[in-house]
Amino acid sequence: MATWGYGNDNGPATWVKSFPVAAGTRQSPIDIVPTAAKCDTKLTENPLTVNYSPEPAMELCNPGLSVKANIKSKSVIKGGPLEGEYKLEQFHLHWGSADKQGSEHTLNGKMFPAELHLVHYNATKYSSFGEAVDKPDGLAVFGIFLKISDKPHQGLKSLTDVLSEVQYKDKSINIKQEYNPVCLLPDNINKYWTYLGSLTTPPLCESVTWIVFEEPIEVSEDQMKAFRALCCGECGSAPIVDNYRPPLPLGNRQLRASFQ
Ligand SMILES: NS(=O)(=O)c1c2ccccc2cc2ccccc12
Ligand SMILES: [Zn+2]
Repeated sequence: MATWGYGNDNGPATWVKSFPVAAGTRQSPIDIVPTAAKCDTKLTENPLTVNYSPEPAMELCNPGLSVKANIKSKSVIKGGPLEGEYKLEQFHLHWGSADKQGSEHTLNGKMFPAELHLVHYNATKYSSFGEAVDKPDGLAVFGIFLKISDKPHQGLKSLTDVLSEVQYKDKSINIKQEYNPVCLLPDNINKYWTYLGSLTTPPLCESVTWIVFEEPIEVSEDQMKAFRALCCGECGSAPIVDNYRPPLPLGNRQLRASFQ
């Protein structure tokens, strides 16, 4: 397959041709059914802790199928379902062409307009992201749902205000003001679901401990419009929208909850 994407001829249903693991037993995303989750007190005995640092000149880029911020500073997480310390590598988003769709994980079958992913790698066990990316305990990704409100999200505003400067594929800029990604997290990070899954894009490595927060962050319609104005290629190319993989079966996996 030339290049994978989200269109009819190269979308999620076709990925298995080049990436057989797409038919694997620990694929992501999944539909989160809270009543099917097992509340695990071990998750709260060792609370999830986030120690993010300000990023001096954060690089924001358009790789063509999402918008991505690359992190250089030492921002780490540990605890909860994680053994060891995981270092923030990048964050990116998935969004819809309309508010009724866009997230990858769903909640009781409901899609949110968008989903933010903060990608971390196991820096205790592996010396780089590249080494960790295909290991069963290599990665941890925060999944944060976005919902529409009449107020813009201040933390995301530093990014949505400059998305026009990375409108086309392979464009990148540095955010002038220092930026601490902690501003992207919901207020309550003690309520989350966690399960063993995969990257949601090729190569779909089954290497991710997913941590999906119950509390969404709130963004404005104008901020959603800014994401939908990003282009897949150069001037005149199609907008980046509906860059989400639909949910896969949970199968024999246990979905755990950090709360009742
Ligand atoms: N959607 S995703 O978080 O699975 C994901 C990654 C996950 C782990 C490691 C690297 C990843 C790179 C991605 C690049 C673009 C979109 C999703 C990506
Ligand atoms: Zn993602």
